[in-house]
Amino acid sequence: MTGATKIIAICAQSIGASLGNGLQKQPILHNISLDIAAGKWTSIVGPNGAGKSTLLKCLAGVLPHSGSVALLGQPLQSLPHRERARQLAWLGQNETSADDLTVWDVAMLGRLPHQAWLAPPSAADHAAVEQALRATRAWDWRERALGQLSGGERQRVLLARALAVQAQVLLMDEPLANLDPPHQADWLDVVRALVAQGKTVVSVLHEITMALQADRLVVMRQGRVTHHGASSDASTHEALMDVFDRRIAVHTIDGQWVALPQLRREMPN
Ligand SMILES: Nc1ncnc2c1ncn2[C@@H]1O[C@H](COP(=O)(O)OP(=O)(O)OP(=O)(O)O)[C@@H](O)[C@H]1O
Repeated sequence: MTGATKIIAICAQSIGASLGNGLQKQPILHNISLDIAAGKWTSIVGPNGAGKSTLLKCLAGVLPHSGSVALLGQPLQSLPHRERARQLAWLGQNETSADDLTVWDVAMLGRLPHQAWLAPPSAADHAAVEQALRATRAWDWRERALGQLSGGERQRVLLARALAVQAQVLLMDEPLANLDPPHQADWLDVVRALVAQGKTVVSVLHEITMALQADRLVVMRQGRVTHHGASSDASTHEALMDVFDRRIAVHTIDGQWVALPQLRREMPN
């Protein structure tokens, strides 16, 4: 056999999911099979309503679906909850958290899967929380209540909670929501550091230029994956422009891939 064997962090097979109630129930994901490479950053992109968040929830095991998901070689359903929570950290979209908790306590929630029932946090828990709050530049607010923070500040604390888990795999849905450009760049540094440590990151991103910094892109439209490939591949760029109906174009600027919106030539009257 030639070449290195690709290690798979998440293996999804024939995923289907429906949302809504009763007669309103609609099929959202259609027969998606996907291997997420370990030790890489994969971004899921596509137009609004394509099913990106729904797919991420299925990969995290937080939404009922047909088909199967394996995490690091083990079927997700067969993993005890604590074990799963140690191996897979989740940062959801528009998360509601207890606003009265301090920033420190919110980040400490990420350590719950490591703690014995009613046991106080260990030195390792304290160290992990401090490291996470410093990495997201939220350390200075550690005694403030979450409810006193702005949207972007809050998002950084929720990222710290996900980092504090010290999981092998991190799934993040719109992690850049509310972050200003310097803090988006900080997030990029955090992700690159995680990948350098061999961790796997999967993110749903609307900022296509940021998504193009990932190792791999999963491109979706109408509940299906239309393409999965290296973010530097011309075929990936084609797939990307295609799902956005050629309303974006991918260029290189200073050796970096960027996606720019294509403005309509005719102005509406
Ligand atoms: N609770 C729900 N009940 C019914 N339909 C839903 C529900 N949640 C989402 N949907 C529908 O499922 C489809 C996929 O939604 P999803 O949030 O996964 O898309 P997305 O690609 O993440 O979108 P966006 O880019 O707008 O965040 C959409 O058409 C949405 O309207």
